[in-house]
Amino acid sequence: MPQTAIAAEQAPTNRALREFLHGLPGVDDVGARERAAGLATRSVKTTAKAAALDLAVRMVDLTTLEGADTPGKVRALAAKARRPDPDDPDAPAAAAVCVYSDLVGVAAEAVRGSGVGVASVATAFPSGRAPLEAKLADTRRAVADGATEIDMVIDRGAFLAGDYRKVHEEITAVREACGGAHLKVILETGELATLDNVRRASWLAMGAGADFIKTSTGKVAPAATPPVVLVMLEAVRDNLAATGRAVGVKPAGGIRTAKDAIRNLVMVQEVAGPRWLDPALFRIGASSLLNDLLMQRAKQRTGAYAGPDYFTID
Ligand SMILES: O=C[C@H](O)COP(=O)(O)O
Repeated sequence: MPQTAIAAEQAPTNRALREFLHGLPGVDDVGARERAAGLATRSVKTTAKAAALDLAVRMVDLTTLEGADTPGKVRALAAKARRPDPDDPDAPAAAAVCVYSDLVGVAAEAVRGSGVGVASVATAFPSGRAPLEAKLADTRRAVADGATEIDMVIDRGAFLAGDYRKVHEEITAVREACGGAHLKVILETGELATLDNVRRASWLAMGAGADFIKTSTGKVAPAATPPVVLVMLEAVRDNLAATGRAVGVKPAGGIRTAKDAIRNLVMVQEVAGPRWLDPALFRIGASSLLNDLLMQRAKQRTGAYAGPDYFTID
């Protein structure tokens, strides 16, 4: 693994970026898939399972990203993030709500004083196809309206064409527009074709100043597959060794069951290490995972499933 990384402030040339990214060791595709599959067979039971479920709830970025979203839906989502299980005062809050930028003001008002963050997708989500000025305006507006976290998409067309400098420049510009808000950089791994590209995009985003690297928009399949998450966890682990900076990871898209969430936590523990078992460094972007986590929590407490109707619809 590299002893150095790309430095955001250096405005590197495309040639330097290409040399660095193509100099990264290639991903052993079969090995990554086998390791991810092996880790998925680990069983987590009893008290460890109870702790994992609570941790997973605290890591959820509770998401609604639909054209039909309304202020009412966002308020309901925020209420659920603040107090996921109204009958259990011990149930932890979710990490954040994640919404389109025009609904950030509604979300910020609804979570005020709770410690729940407001994440907003920005930069022409989900395609990323817009001029940089529009992307920066989108980001600034979301931050001004109260977003504490910005989830930007990279320009996959530029990345796949080898224009790494353009991708780097956009990320550093959005990073600046974020001000104090955290920046999550969505790689849209389902469009990157290879695990080598996932590794390269991870290092490119981290080098340009990402606070988190995120797998997917949730609009493209495949999304947060175990081998992809594994490769990204390796990247943040190795980036910490090379730079001293811990970057977070956010799988998103298609994570719907407590079993999926716990499998992700096992990978975090085994690949990146226990430091990442923290909402500050690991999030799960999901629209419908929280209910299954709550049902499994209730089952652990009471010995019986409450049934999906017991919890509000995500
Ligand atoms: O960032 C989160 C994703 O958009 C949610 O995807 P999902 O609806 O498959 O959970």
